[in-house]
Amino acid sequence: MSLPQASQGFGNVLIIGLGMIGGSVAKALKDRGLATLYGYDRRETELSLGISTGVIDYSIELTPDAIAKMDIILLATPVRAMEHVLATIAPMLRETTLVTDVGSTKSSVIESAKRVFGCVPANFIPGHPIAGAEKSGVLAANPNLFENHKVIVTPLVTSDLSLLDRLHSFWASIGGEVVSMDVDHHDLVLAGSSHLPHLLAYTLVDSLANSELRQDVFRFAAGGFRDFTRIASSDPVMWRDVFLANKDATLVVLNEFMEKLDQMKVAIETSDSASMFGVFTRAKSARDHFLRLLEEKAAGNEKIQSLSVTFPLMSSIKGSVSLPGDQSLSHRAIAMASLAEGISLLSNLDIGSNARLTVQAFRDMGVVIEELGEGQLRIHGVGLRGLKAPIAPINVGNSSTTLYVLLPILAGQNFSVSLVGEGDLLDLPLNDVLPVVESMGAEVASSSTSGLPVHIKPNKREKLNVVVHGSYAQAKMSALFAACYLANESGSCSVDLGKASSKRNHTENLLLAFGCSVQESANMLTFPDSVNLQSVDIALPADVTKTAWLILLASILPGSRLEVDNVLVNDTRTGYLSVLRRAGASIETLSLMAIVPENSEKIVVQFSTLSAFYIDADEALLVREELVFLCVAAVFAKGKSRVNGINKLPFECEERLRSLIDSLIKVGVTCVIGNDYVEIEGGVPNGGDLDSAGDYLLAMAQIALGARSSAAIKVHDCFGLFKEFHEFERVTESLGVQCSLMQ
Ligand SMILES: NC(=O)c1ccc[n+]([C@@H]2O[C@H](COP(=O)([O-])OP(=O)(O)OC[C@H]3O[C@@H](n4cnc5c(N)ncnc54)[C@H](O)[C@@H]3O)[C@@H](O)[C@H]2O)c1
Ligand SMILES: O=C(O)C(=O)CC1(C(=O)O)C=CC(O)C=C1
Repeated sequence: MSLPQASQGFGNVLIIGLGMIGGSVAKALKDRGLATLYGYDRRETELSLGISTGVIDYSIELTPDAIAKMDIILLATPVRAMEHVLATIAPMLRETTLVTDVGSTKSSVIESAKRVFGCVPANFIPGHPIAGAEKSGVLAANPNLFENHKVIVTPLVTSDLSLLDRLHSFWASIGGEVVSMDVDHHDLVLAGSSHLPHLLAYTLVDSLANSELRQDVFRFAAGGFRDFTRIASSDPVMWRDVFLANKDATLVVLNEFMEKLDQMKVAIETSDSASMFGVFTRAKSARDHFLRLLEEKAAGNEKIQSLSVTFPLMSSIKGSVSLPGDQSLSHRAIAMASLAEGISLLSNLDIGSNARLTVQAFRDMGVVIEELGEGQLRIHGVGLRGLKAPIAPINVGNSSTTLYVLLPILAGQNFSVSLVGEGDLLDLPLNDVLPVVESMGAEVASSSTSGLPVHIKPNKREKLNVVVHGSYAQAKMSALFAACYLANESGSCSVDLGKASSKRNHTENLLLAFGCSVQESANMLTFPDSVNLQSVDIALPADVTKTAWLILLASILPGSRLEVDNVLVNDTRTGYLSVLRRAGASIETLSLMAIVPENSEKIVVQFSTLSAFYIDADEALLVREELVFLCVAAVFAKGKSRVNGINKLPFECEERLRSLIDSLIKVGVTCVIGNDYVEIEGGVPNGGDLDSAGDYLLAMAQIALGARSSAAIKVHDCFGLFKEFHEFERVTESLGVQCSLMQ
């Protein structure tokens, strides 16, 4: 964050109300040398303490001379005192002085300004730092209070734009992250996030303090009581003012809360363990999720964004590893267990950021999902049509798999629902999945050209067939979920695979594990007459691409001996194993485990000298994600390897491959790329700097390239790697490799 230069400082700043927040702002500015600080408070003691502790430079009276020379005036009194303060300074104020405040409520402050000035003056722009403490008074001033905290500003259309810009720099210069918000929205959001918790803490402490049990309650109170009631030590004047000023919004959230509290009371009276469990598991996960976000923020996202990785040259890979499950299987398994009858136990899931969105979506629709340990969930299924309407739109974030899982399932419920998303997902056209949802009879309304956000209104329609649109595995999966619902309505259902080039059958295998057997013949999948998913107890095999990367490393690094426990056995997903074996890799099966939903093998991989290999267009499509790893294998193989049909790959796979070829050329590997083929000559790459641009598979391929180059290869922009392969450091270290990570 760049601080304003001394010449761009804020000049004379007056704080009216030199308590904890006013003092913190003053000290933050003063410590950074950004302003001359003046203070005014109705309590003389706060002012003299402010001077003696160096929080302000001067204490002043609110006289015309003093007010006229101020560049910024900050109101930091309790909110109901602000009207009186505004009325006092109004006749003395210059139009060029920025007046702002820190009050916890905003419409009341705006109403006060209107009453004093007749309208809100252009130079009065309200604000609210979302940071604080239960302490009050200037002695509690903390100059770092606003670092990495949001500051909400609520400008009006009439606000002076250059003063608004100044207000942004003002907060940014002391560490705040400024966001603008509509006034009413501010008051409603803060009523929920700040005002209601204070009301509960005060009321709980008061009620216990007046009960007959009070002595023992306080004597035996421990962490839970302390955590919940810290904020009941906050300043009573400030909070009385907040509830008087934000009455309407507080009543809205309080009424909703009291309804929920009544439901909890009934759950306790009737020993309704399912309801209690539902609330507790949902609340725990929501809070855990929230804390993770805060921690990520504290760790500094920009740092992760710019992380670069270097693999130590010629280190061998030694040891045994059991990798977390496949991401795409994890999403599907979470969905099927939620829709099954009974309680399922799912192990070795990859509950990374994306699958967590799928978990959250089902929780939002009433499914109880317990997190038992790393990668393990116990899911209390509600049946195919047993979901409940969520109270707000479902947010699928940037997870396309979550979206493609949910769309057909929502079309099969008896309530309408909206789906919203973020990032790149907002640009995804959805033209391969919306026809499936429509063929289920649902009405789909989208505000943009067939992308998110969408609103789905289910309707019953007798329809026998679903057609898979497009070539991706996700589109096929959506059609299979749709068929589960249509089979029940129409007595049977077929899925016409159309031109689907995805031969992957992991959704069918998983459905079979949940008791739904799908028959395949002549490009058609036929579903049973009625579908009821049954709960299961299953462990997922390891993620395919992560496994493939470790097998590649062990194959190219002399001295390696790697055992991998749970390698998926499925011809439609593990073509990379056949290619590597063809090239002469030493990959032996130690044992085969017949497990649901997919079989898996324990394998051992050792270094061997690889020879050039050929991959035809069909096989290239089969190994499309691992293709970049196989191209790295080709670099370390004797002779010229060739891959055909690269122009028939899905767009992002072709793009990734082309980026890798650019990298190979950059580090001196001889290769030729045409419209539909690539040829790679075996050799030793040079060292250098490569950029993965956040693509985790490209990063993994580039890192492997640097494992046997003549000098170190540093791979930049590895944020995608750490997002998708969050166990990267743990796994490589456990196999004896200390990659160096740098900013
Ligand atoms: N405490 C928090 O965590 C927090 C966080 C964000 C915003 N706020 C807001 O900041 C403001 C100040 O809160 P605080 O926690 O610093 O309280 P505080 O009690 O520490 O400070 C308030 C100061 O205002 C002075 N004051 C009261 N009436 C006055 C008047 N008419 N003229 C001049 N001075 C007067 C008091 O003497 C006191 O020194 C409030 O509006 C509050 O809603 C508080
Ligand atoms: O951390 C605390 O003690 C606070 O009460 C801070 C808190 C909050 O509720 O989050 C209090 C009031 C505000 O207006 C903003 C922040």
